[in-house]
Amino acid sequence: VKDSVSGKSYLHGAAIEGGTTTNPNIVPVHTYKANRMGETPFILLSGLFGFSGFEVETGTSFFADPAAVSAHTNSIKVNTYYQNIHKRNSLDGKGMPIISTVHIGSKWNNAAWNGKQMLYGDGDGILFSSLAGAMDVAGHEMTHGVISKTANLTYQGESGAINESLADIFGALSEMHSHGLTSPSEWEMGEDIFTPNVPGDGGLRSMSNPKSKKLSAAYGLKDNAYPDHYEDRYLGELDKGGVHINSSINNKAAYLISEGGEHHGVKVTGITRSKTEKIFYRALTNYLVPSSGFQEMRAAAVQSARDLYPDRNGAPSAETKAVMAAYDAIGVP
Ligand SMILES: CC(C)[C@H](Cc1cn(Cc2ccc(C(=O)O)cc2)nn1)C(=O)N[C@@H](CCCCN)C(=O)O
Ligand SMILES: [Zn+2]
Repeated sequence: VKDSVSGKSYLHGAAIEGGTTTNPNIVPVHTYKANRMGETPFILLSGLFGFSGFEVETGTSFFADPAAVSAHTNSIKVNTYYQNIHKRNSLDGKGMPIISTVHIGSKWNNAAWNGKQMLYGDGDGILFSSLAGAMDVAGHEMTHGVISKTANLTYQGESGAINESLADIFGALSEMHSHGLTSPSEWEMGEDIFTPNVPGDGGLRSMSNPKSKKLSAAYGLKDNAYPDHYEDRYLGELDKGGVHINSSINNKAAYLISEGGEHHGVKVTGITRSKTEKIFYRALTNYLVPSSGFQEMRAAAVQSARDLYPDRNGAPSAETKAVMAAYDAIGVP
């Protein structure tokens, strides 16, 4: 099957081989559900011995549906990232089934986590191509699942912005891990599927330079730029109190911690992606709680850095210093 989004071709086995896990007793079940009305879905249990259990439930052939192959393949890649890098077994840490449904709505320019599974729209072909085609989108939605099983950050206001930011952070970092790149465009959300006919305009949101993106019509503040400093945070009611708007402030901090840079007069020396992802994963799973906002995010990241990269003779490590400087730089002292 030729995947219309990535352009890659998959043989029957390809969409399943990715399901084998490094640890054979970790057996998440990836289920594919066609969202076509009226079709009589059948279950094809293709969990051959040695493969992790795959159930594909579809009214049409799974492998003749590029969106299904993409959603499946991207969920495997993100699940493998959580297993290999963070030793996490599926979204709940206990091997829960990972379910994606594609073709949601009609030309829906969005993707979402509905509290139980990932949902992908096909896009209208102008604003988005199939959203199942982007690994950072799968990573974003699956991280909402991880968050719901850990800090369970309340989805509004500041805690909602931290929820959204962590979804972008692990969406971007899981994609970069898979691509082996840290180019600035990889620090954007949805660059592979946003405006498919406009090359080089990156993604919907930028973590490296949030201000470079105009808030989309989706969040009701057309033409405003995404903020990159706490003083510029959105304080209104739209977007559940700016969860997608203010996430870019914390996204900028994560980018600075990893890649370094100078922001609002504060210099940050980057500590690389692999240390950054460990700090944020520890903060998410050990310190953050449903009500955590920006101040608590800073404290959790600083403490996680101290845990992982201890002070030396009373002085903070370079890793801890980078976290402190990055939060100073975005105006969260
Ligand atoms: C993951 C990411 C690619 C996706 C981006 C996204 C897409 N849209 C719809 C959208 C985007 C841009 C425009 C425009 O005219 O410019 C119009 C609509 N809004 N946000 C996104 O962020 N989706 C939300 C969906 C939330 C649904 C309600 N909880 C999320 O998962 O947090
Ligand atoms: Zn989200």
